[in-house]
Amino acid sequence: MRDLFARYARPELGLFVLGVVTSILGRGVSLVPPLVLGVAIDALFTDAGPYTLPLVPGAWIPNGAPAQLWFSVALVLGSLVVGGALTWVQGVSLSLFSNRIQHAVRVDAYRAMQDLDMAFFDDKQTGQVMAILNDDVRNLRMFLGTTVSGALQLLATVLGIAALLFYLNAQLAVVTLVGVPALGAFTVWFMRTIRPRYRALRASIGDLNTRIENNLAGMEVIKTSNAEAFENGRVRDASWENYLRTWAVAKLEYLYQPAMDLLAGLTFAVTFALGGYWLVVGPPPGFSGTLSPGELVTFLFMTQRFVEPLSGAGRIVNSYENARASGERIVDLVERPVTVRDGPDPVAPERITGRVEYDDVSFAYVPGRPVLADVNFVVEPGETVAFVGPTGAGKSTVAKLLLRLYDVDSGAVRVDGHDVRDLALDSLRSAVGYVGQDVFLFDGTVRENVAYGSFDATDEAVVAASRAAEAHEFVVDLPDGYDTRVGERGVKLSGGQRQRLAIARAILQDPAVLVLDEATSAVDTETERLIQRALDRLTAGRTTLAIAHRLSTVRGADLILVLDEGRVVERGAHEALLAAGGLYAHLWGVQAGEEASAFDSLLRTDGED
Ligand SMILES: Nc1ncnc2c1ncn2[C@@H]1O[C@H](COP(=O)(O)OP(=O)(O)OP(=O)(O)O)[C@@H](O)[C@H]1O
Repeated sequence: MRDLFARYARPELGLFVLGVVTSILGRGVSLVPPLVLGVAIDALFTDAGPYTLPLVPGAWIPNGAPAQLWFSVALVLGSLVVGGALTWVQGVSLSLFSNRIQHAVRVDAYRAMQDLDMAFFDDKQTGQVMAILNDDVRNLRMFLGTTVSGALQLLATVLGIAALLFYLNAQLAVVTLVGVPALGAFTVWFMRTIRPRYRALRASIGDLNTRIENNLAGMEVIKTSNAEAFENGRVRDASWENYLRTWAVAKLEYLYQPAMDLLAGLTFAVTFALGGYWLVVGPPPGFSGTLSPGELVTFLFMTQRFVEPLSGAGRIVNSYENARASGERIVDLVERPVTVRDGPDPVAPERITGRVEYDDVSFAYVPGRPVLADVNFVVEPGETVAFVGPTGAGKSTVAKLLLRLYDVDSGAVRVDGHDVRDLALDSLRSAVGYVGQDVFLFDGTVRENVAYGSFDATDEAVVAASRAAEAHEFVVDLPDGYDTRVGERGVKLSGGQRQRLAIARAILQDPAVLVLDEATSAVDTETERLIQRALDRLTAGRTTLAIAHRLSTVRGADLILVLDEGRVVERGAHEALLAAGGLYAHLWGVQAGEEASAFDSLLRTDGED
């Protein structure tokens, strides 16, 4: 927590100091009315003492009761105006301070989160990350904006007024201050008890967010699976858990706050009783000297100003514990070690020709459960290698290692002879294009989506790439052409259209190496033809690693690698593999059979018509 404060507050320290100083001055100014009132009672209303004010030179004080009365009124009014101005400065500077910090923390936390390894995103729930970036960052802002300055103000007020109380009447002051240790001890107990409860509360907010976020993303599945009641139940459970955690915190807060008020009130009552007795009967046992009504009024007002912030210490402690739980979560995100990152001396070649080599590569997502074992192959620049094999064989994983979404456990992946771990990440990723099965479109226009990653591309280049990807025709038919918003997740476009935008994106990026994870979903024959043409243009002259589902891609590949359970079990060209009669021949047979039977049923349907 201290680290966070030091890191983010230092650049804005000027605003913070201004806020704290004005808030303390404001407190000081607010003591003027009770002081003046006490003096006025004694000097003007009851003749119990002379008209003197602390810190005000005698020469400034006018003579005669009426003039002194107006002087008192002017002081009270003046202190109200100055107090208002100070409150304004305090509010503005602390608000600027805390909002700037919130901005800085949020941006940093997002950047740190984005740099984390893919493995983090495999495990971490989106809702938890969202909760950190929103709720936890906001908690920190509220703490820094109001609580820290509030605590300093409280300290200054309590110390200042304690001194003033001693100055006014040392004997009564001792009585008033006796309550402080009890308040302190009670507060320490409260902090210790509430801390774990706040941690649990913050975690439950993350869980609830995750559930809701997940359901929003999967709304189609929920509806088509008739799972509304089931999901209502799950959200109710997560919300109930959050309710219980909130209640566990609130229960304690609502015990603490009135107890503090009561203890503070007791201090006030005892001071009032003793002071009143002193005035009415004479000095209580153990007390000596005189006390005037004006002095008692001022003293009681000050006592109230003293105990009031003390009971407010609860809010400060509460906010501190809440912010502390949030701070822990932010630090945990920001300081998480990253393994996939630039090495100490990253290589950034001028040009990458696109020779790709896998040298004895082994990899496991989860230690002890290998997904790839001893994968070896070489693709020369411009060649295409196709990966085929049963589902879960590790085809996509091979591709992810080339893009360094994960790092190999042993062996090496090389591009143009450089280990990918030695290349600068941005060089590597701009040299390797990726067209995946699941085309993600960002909320924005078609143009922005095609130019995503090639942010400097001209409009002409975007159109040319879209033409090459066979996307231009359908884009110009959209309501606003290239300026049509494709909406979150691009739901307004068909699968075939999204694929062609992804191809256009890759053509525009113009990478030396292409990773192509072909979509398995069926499209109509016309779309299939368009996509095939677009892919032919995209892969021409580029090293291509294709996770192939189209027979045309497989047949045209320079090399076919057959993967099974993470191992390359067969390799070669189409004809040779067919002739060998192994797994490839089997897979091919199944697929060819499916196509034949689909063809058959088509013929039969035609016949019935
Ligand atoms: N992020 C991940 N964390 C843990 N295990 C994973 C992860 N991604 C994939 N796996 C596992 O690794 C294995 C290989 O997955 P991969 O996606 O590479 O297979 P694939 O051959 O591409 O399959 P498909 O043809 O079905 O896409 C599978 O057993 C899968 O469950």
